[in-house]
Amino acid sequence: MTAHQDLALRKRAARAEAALRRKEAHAADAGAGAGMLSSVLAGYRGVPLSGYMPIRSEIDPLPAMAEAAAHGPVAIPVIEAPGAPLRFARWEPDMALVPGAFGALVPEAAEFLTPEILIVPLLAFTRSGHRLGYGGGFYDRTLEALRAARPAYAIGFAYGAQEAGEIPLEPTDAPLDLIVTEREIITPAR
Ligand SMILES: Nc1nc2c(c(=O)[nH]1)N(C=O)[C@@H](CNc1ccc(C(=O)N[C@@H](CCC(=O)O)C(=O)O)cc1)CN2
Ligand SMILES: Nc1ncnc2c1ncn2[C@@H]1O[C@H](COP(=O)(O)OP(=O)(O)OP(=O)(O)O)[C@@H](O)[C@H]1O
Repeated sequence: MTAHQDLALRKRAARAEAALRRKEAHAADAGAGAGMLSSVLAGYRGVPLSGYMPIRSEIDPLPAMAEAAAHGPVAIPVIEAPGAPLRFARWEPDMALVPGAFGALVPEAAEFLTPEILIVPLLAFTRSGHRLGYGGGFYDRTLEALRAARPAYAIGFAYGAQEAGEIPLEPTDAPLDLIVTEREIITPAR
C-alpha cells in the first residue's frame, strides 16, 4: 500500500467514527447548542460572517447567525464546482432557500460577499485546531484562497463529542483559529 492510500483509508475510518459520535451527540441535544457561539460572535459585531445551513447531524448555528444578521452581513456557503473554493451568498433569517449541491440549502437569488469570519462545520476536530470535513476539501481550498488575500478567522463549530485525539493530516489541511462547542471555547495552542 502506498502512503497516499494509507492516508485515504485512515481518513475514511476517522470520518466514519466521527460521524457516529456526532449522530449520538445530535440525538441527545435539545437543540440549544449555539449559546457559546453567540457569545463569541458578540465580540465581532458588523464583521462579515459566514455560517452554514446545517445538514444531517451538524450542530445548529442558526440562532447565532440570526443574532449576527441583526448587526452585520451574514452569508452561507455555495458550491460552484468540485475542486473550486466555496462562494458565500448573503443570508437573512426567513429568506427563500433552495437545495444546493450535496443537499445544503442556498439562497434562491445569490448576492455574494467575502466573509472575514467563517463558522466552519466539521466531522472531527482536535484541540490543536485540526479539522476533518466530508472530504471535498472545500473549506481547505476556501480558507487558503481567502487567507492569500487577508486574514480569515476560522471558527470550528461542533459538539464536544466530536473532539478527536488526533486526525490524519494532509499538507493542504487549513487550521482552525478557534473551536466552539455547546459547552466550551477552545483556543488551539500552536
Ligand atoms: N451544512 C454544510 N454546508 C456545507 C458544507 C458542510 O460541510 N456543511 N460544505 C463543506 O464542505 C459544503 C458542502 N460539502 C459537502 C461535501 C461532501 C458531502 C458529502 O455528502 N460527501 C459524501 C462523501 C463524498 C465522497 O467522499 O465521495 C459523504 O459524506 O457521504 C456533503 C457536503 C458547502 N456547504
Ligand atoms: N488548498 C487546496 N488545494 C488543492 N487541493 C486541496 C486543497 N485543500 C484540499 N485539497 C484536496 O482536497 C481533497 C480533500 O481534502 P480533505 O480530505 O482535507 O477534505 P475535508 O477538509 O475533509 O473536506 P471539506 O473541507 O470539504 O469539509 C484532498 O485530496 C486534498 O488534497
